[in-house]
Amino acid sequence: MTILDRIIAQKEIEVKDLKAIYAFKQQKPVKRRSLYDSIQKSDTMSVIAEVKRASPSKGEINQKVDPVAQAKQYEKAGATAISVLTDRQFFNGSMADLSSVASAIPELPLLCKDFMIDRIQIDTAVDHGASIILLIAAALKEEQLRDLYGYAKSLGLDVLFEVHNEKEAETALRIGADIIGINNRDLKTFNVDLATTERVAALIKDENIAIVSESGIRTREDVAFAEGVGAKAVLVGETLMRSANIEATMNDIRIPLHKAVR
Ligand SMILES: O=P(O)(O)OC[C@@H](O)[C@@H](O)c1c[nH]c2ccccc12
Repeated sequence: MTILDRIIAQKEIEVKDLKAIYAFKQQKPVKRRSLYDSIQKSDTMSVIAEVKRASPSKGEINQKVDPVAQAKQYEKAGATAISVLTDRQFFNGSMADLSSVASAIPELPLLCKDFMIDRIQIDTAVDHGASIILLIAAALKEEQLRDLYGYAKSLGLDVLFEVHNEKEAETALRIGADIIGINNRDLKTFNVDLATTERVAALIKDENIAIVSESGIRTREDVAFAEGVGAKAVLVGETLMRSANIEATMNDIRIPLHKAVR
């Protein structure tokens, strides 16, 4: 059983519980800035800055972090969007973290970073202030991905559609995803390789699709590499969570875009 299998098994239990206890509140309209527009209009690398206390691959990263203080620093340093890990079991996050960040930061696009397998989790994310959800191609069948994608879009959400290989990228293209995240980390082995972005981005030729390079971004060189192969945005967690100077780290990441020929 891979770690992804274990996480999805846990999500099935959580969804069952949610269905029993979750009192659906009135759906709030999503009124944050659009992630898609922000990425597509920017002349510099867009940064989705992540609040992540711990992870199955790294263990403890920054256990004592105050998510609101961290997110405010991200905003001040020029983040395009904030991502909050909400999974409790494997990442030590919570929906409460998402809510408090949502109240403190009213405008930036806000990603509920979790493993979505059911519409009720999307409702919960919206209730807690998210404007973006993640769909992980490796976790679901194409019909489920299509259903959840359509549902999220119907609520006015942005969807970060995460892929790790060519086959998953083809699924993303068939579904019509406009923001494709290429995860450099294999969620089954934890292996990280930035060349994943290069390989998979080569298949995504449409300039109207925003490509996000995810995971393992540490240095300005890493960002330059991702930019050179077509990424207009990066999703960065650990490097920012460990940074002693978030403003300097963000300035390193926010490089100009060159309109790479792909
Ligand atoms: O901390 P990193 O290596 O900068 O990675 C951030 C982000 O890409 C990573 O947290 C992530 C990408 N896809 C995911 C899916 C689930 C949980 C976590 C993730």
